[in-house]
Amino acid sequence: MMHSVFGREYGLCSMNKETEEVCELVEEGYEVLGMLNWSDHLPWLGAFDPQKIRFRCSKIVSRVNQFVSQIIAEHRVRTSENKTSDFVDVLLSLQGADKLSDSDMAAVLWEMIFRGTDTVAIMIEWILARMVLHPEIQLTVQKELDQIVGKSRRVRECDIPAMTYLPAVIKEVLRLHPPGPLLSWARLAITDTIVDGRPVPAGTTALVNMWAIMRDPEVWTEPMEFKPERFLNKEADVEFSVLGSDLRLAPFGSGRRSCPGKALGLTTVTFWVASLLHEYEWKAADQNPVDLSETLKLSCEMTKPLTVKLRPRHA
Ligand code: HEM
Repeated sequence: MMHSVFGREYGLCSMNKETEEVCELVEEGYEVLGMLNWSDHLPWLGAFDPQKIRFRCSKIVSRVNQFVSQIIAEHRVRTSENKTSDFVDVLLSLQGADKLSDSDMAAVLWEMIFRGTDTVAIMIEWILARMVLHPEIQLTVQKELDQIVGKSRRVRECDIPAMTYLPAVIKEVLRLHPPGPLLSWARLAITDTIVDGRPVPAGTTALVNMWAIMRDPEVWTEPMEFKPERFLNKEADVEFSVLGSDLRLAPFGSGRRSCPGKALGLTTVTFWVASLLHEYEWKAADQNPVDLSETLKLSCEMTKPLTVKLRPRHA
């Protein structure tokens, strides 16, 4: 994701000053945004900032602006040499009414990093956990990959459109383990309105519990069963789009504020999972069976991180 957005790779094995800074910014950001802010519930506390959340946020904002501005400045020089390879280049190439100020550009870029990295990583972890728990499903995915990709080369992005079973597996994981189970956490009614026959006055904060909808027995048959087959039939595929047109399965939200990174997120997850399953057989680690317990932080994570045993599939 860092490569798509900034054109940079940050290897945790080769720490340098820039990698350390990005790690600190992301860690601090996740911690602060993931905290229960008392002032959200008792607005009169806001002025006192008792948990120092506003104070910490303002410190991160100036560090983020400095960090991202440096990257934009470096790209500006490259762009004048006509190289367009990442999202910074795309934003810099906008002209006329679409042109963004530097501070708007920094905000967009950081939002992409912030919203697009942990969701993708967590999603991949949930999919692999399910593959370890359901070896017969893992094998079916691998058979599909071998048919499309063969055994002598690696998966390429252009292989993805030919796959049918892996997308069904990914949909089923998004249904049972959505990284954003409450979508954007809170929505504010800006006018008096009626939802499902119930009056909702202006100023009401509402949460959409997509997690519950996607496990609702009135909507899904055997909702707790992991059954990718439910998405396999051609008609069902059209019916159950995950992109927001079907409110039974909207893990990226729906409407104007739905996830703008859904296509990039889905493609990235599909490509990496396809590559990892094509290259390796995934099995439970002897001492650490897969545990599907969830912990809701900024995203919904596995409480016990996945530990596995890998066996290369090709010599
Ligand atoms: C599997 C990966 C991902 C999942 C499951 C996911 C899920 C979500 C969800 C549920 C929302 C809230 C939507 C709503 O409230 O209706 C959201 C918002 C957002 N996502 Fe994603 N996302 C993913 C990947 C990405 C990527 C790759 C990017 C960017 C590179 C991204 C950028 C954003 C942004 C900027 C928002 C806020 C939109 C707004 O407030 O208007 N996401 N995402």
